[in-house]
Amino acid sequence: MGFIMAGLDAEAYDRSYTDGQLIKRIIHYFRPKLPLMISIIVLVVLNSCLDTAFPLLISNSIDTLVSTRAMESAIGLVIFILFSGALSWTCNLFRQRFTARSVGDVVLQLRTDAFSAVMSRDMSFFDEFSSGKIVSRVTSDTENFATVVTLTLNLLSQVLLYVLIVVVLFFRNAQLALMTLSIMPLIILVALGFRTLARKFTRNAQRSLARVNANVQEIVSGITIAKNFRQEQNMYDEFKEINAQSYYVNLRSGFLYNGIFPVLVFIANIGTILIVYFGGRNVASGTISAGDWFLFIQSLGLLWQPLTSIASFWSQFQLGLAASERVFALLDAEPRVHQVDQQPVKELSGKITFKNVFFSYDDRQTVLKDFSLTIKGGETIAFVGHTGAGKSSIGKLISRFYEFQGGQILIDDQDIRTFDLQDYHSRLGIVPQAPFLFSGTVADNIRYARPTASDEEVRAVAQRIGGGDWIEALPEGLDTMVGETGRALSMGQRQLVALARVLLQEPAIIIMDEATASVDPLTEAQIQEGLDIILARRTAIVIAHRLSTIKHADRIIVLNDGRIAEEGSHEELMERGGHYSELYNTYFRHQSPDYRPGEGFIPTRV
Ligand SMILES: Nc1ncnc2c1ncn2[C@@H]1O[C@H](COP(=O)(O)OP(=O)(O)OP(=O)(O)O)[C@@H](O)[C@H]1O
Repeated sequence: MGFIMAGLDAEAYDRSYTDGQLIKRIIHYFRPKLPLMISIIVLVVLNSCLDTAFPLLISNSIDTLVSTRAMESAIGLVIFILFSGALSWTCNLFRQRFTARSVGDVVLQLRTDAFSAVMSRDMSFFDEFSSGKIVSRVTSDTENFATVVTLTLNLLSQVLLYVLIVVVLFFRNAQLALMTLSIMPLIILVALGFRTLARKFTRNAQRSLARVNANVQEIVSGITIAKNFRQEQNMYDEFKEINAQSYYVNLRSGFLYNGIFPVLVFIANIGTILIVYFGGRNVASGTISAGDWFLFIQSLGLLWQPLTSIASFWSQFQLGLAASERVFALLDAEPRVHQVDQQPVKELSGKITFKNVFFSYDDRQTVLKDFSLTIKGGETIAFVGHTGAGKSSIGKLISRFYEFQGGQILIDDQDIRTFDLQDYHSRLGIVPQAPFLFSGTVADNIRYARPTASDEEVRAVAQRIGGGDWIEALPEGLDTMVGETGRALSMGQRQLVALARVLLQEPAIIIMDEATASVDPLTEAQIQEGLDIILARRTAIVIAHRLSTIKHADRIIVLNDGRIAEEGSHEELMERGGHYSELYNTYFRHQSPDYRPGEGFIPTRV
C-alpha cells in the first residue's frame, strides 16, 4: 500500500479548490464563448424535447390502436418517427460541432495561460519542481480539462431530459411517478459517496502519470551520464517501479469505476420491477391505460440513464476537475520574487551594491549572511572560493532570479526591487557554465539576444570573437545546425556562440559562470580574446575557474561560507599568503604556463 502511494504527494504549489471555485473558474474561461454556448443550450433543449416527445407519442398511439382509426395512427406515427429522428440528428450534429469548437478554443486559451504562467515563474520554481511534472500540467492536464466540459454539456442535456420526463409522468399518473422516483435518493446517495473516492483516486492516477513523465524525461536528458556510469539497469529498475505504481493506481481506480456502475444499474432495476408489477396491476384494474403503462416502462430507461451516466461519467468528470485544479494551481502559484515597483531601466553604469544581504534557498541553510559588497561600474570582479561557498548564488541574486530575505541590493544606487524586471534583464548578459543552445542554426542562436539584429550584425559580432576563425571551422559556417541543446557543436564552440550571443546583446552588466570544461589551446585563446572584448567597459561578475580570467580581473573576491574572506588583486592576495594562495595552489596553479608538475606547491603563509 505504501508503495502504491509513495511519491504521489501534492506539489508545494498545489492547492485545493472547492467544486464551486473550480466551476466558477471554468465558467470564466467560457465567458467569451457566450453566443456559441447559448446556441448549444438551445440545441440541447430542442434535443431533449424531441427525445421526450418520442415515448409520449408512442404511448398515445397504443391507446388509439384500440380505436377504429388504428391504420391512420400507425402511419402518422411512422412519419413522426422519421421527422423527429432527422431533426434530433441535426440538432445533435450541430451541438457536437459547437461543443467541439468552444471547448477547443478554451483549451487553447488555457494551455496558453498555463504556458505563460510557467514562463513567468522565477528560477526557484524550476529548481524545486521537476520539468516532467510541469510539462504534464501544460499538456495532458489541459486536455483532461476539455473532457470535463464536454461531459458537463452532455450531462446538461441528460438532466434536462430527466426533468421533462418527470413532469410528463406526474401528469399521467402521480402515484406511479412517485413510485418511479422512490429509488432516486438511493442512487444519488451511492453516486455522492462514490464522488469523494473517485476524486482522490483520479488525482493519484494523474500524479502517478506525471511521475512516469518526469522519470522518462530525466532519464532521456541524462542518458549520456547514465550510459557512462553503466546505470541502464538501475534506471530501468527505477522506471519499472514507477511504471508499476502507475499501473496499480490505475487498476484501483478502474476497479472503483467498474464496480460502481453495476451497483447503480441494480438499484435502477429495482425501480423497473416495481413499475412493471404495480403498473400491470393498474392496467388490469383499469386505473391506467396500456399506453400509459408503456410510457412509464419506456421512460424508466430515459430516467435512470442520466443518473447512471453521472456515475459512469464520474471517472472522466473527476479526471477533468482534478486536472483543472492542477492547471489552476499552476496559474495561481505565488511568485517568490517580488518587485515593489516597475520602473523602466534606462542606461546603467553597472554599479552594484550589496548591503547586509541575507539569502537562503530554503530553511535548511543560510547561504549569504550579512553580505556587503560594492562593485564599481565597469569593474571586473572574479569570485573564487571552494565549491558551495555561494559564488553562483551572488550571480543569481544580481540576476534577480531569486528573492533575498534581508538587506538591500542596489543597482546604480537604485533598489533592485523597484525595476521593471523585463527591462532590467535586457541590460543583463548571462553566460552560464554550460551554454544552452536552442535547436536551429548558429546564427539563430546568436540572434537570440536581439531578434531584430540583421544578418550583417550577427556576422560582425561572430567575427569579433576570436577573429571569426571558429566560424570557418563549422561545416556550414553560421548556418550550421546546432542540434538539440547544441549537441552538434563541441563544448568550446558552444561557449563561443554563447559569447557572441551576449556580445550582440551589449549588456551593461555581465554575469559569467566560467566553464570548467577544458578546451583545446586554440579555442581557449579564442574564448579569451572574446572575453577581453566582452568584459571591457562593462561591469563583470565572473565566477572564475580559469587562472587567466582571475589574473585579468580588477578585483578578486574570495568567498568562504557566504562571507568575503579576502579581496584584492592576484599579486596582493598571493603576497598575503592566506585563503587565496591556498586556493591558488590547490585549483589554479597548474593552469599557469610556468607550472611544472612534480615541483611541489608554492608555500603558503597561513
Ligand atoms: N537551487 C538551490 N536550492 C537549494 N540550495 C541550493 C541551490 N543552489 C545552491 N544551493 C546551496 O547553496 C550553497 C551555495 O551554492 P552556490 O551554487 O552559490 O555555490 P558556489 O560557490 O557557486 O559553488 P560551485 O563553485 O560548486 O558552483 C550550497 O551549499 C548549495 O548546496
